[in-house]
Amino acid sequence: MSQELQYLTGFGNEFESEALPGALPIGQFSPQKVKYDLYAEQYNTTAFTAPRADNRRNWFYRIRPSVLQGEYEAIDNGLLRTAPITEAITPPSMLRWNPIEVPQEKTDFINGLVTMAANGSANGQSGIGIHVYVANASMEGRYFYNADGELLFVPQQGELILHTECGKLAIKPGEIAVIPRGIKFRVELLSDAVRGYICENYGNPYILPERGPVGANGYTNERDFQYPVAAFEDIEGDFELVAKFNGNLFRCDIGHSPLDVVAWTGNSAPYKYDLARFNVMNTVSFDHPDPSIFTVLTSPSGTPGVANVDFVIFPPRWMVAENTFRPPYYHRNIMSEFMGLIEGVYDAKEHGFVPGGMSLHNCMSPHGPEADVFEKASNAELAPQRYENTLAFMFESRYIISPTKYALEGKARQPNYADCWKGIKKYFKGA
Ligand SMILES: O=C(O)Cc1cc(O)ccc1O
Ligand SMILES: [Fe+2]
Repeated sequence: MSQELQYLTGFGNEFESEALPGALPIGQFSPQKVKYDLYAEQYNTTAFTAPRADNRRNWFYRIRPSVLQGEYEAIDNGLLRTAPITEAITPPSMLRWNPIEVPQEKTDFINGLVTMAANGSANGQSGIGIHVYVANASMEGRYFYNADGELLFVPQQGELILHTECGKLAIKPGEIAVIPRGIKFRVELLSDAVRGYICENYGNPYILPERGPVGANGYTNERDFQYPVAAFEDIEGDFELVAKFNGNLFRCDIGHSPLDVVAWTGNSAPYKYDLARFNVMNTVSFDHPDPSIFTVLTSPSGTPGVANVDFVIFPPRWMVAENTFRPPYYHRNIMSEFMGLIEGVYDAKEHGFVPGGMSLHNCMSPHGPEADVFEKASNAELAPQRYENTLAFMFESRYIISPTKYALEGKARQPNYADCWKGIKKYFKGA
């Protein structure tokens, strides 16, 4: 059951929220004394001097400042990896995986992180890490933050509450959430077992893509993004803070909950979005538009129009294209494409790409419909058709995506993936 939480709406607004009346200073950020004897702390996720339109920061008014924590010590990274991946050679092969199983033994969100692939360099603030989370227990007495990038959560099974410094977000399959770099949080499970995908974005924070000639509305509408209201934990105990920093996990003791922010203001807060709110645009005449038309969030690289990563979805929609091969076309792409499936069936792959599964088609590696799908789609009657109960997504990046050793050699890999194209026939008979 999901909890009814309150949210602020809009994308990247200068929000403000206080859990106690008057906790937010008026007209200044850093008064000599803050109401309720709180501490003021600034948190910057862009350089001080980033242009005003890109600049992101919050001011937190908290019970204790973040410096009040113990000494860090390195802990085991488990199956978590960070770019650059050097433990395995990246092949150009088309790759596919079965879902990662939720373990039987008690596993919380941190212990249940499995890295499938990564690209760029976390240290160089470019590229992404692609992880799966599988868990069956809430984080108890421990908190987490990630200095290497912002975290895009794509739940595939089960509901979560993300308790963050800015407040709470409830998410379930069909919704996504983004936690900015460095925000401290804990993950509470509302379901016995949860699974989902995470895109750890080492690069520029996500923004909404341009609409171009589509106009002032459509695709993602700003008003559909939801931000938490301030909520604080005033608790003391033998707690632990875990940090992912420069590719490694560290822990330190902390004697209180770091989610002790009574009020905050700023534009670098976590947010959630219901993918059903995506206002889908597509052809009403002919041909299959490029999947960029379904981009929900984009992290720009330095080059205009070339993304560090795009988060793209393939949602339920009407398909009406005339005289058209309707599934995704056969394709080779400079951009590298990592896909996952939240529910249902994806139109290019009716077999083997299952909810919770994944595929990777790297830079210039060919991909497209499996043999049976080609046969069906090239002979189908082209009546308007509703694509129902389907929700695939893609992390598409300018940098070659390197799978981890676990992804290449572990049991989730489907060794015979390329067989799905083996049945493709030669029809050409010459003139
Ligand atoms: O299925 C894929 O691999 C992704 C994809 C989708 C699409 O609609 C067009 C091209 C493409 O690569
Ligand atoms: Fe593609």
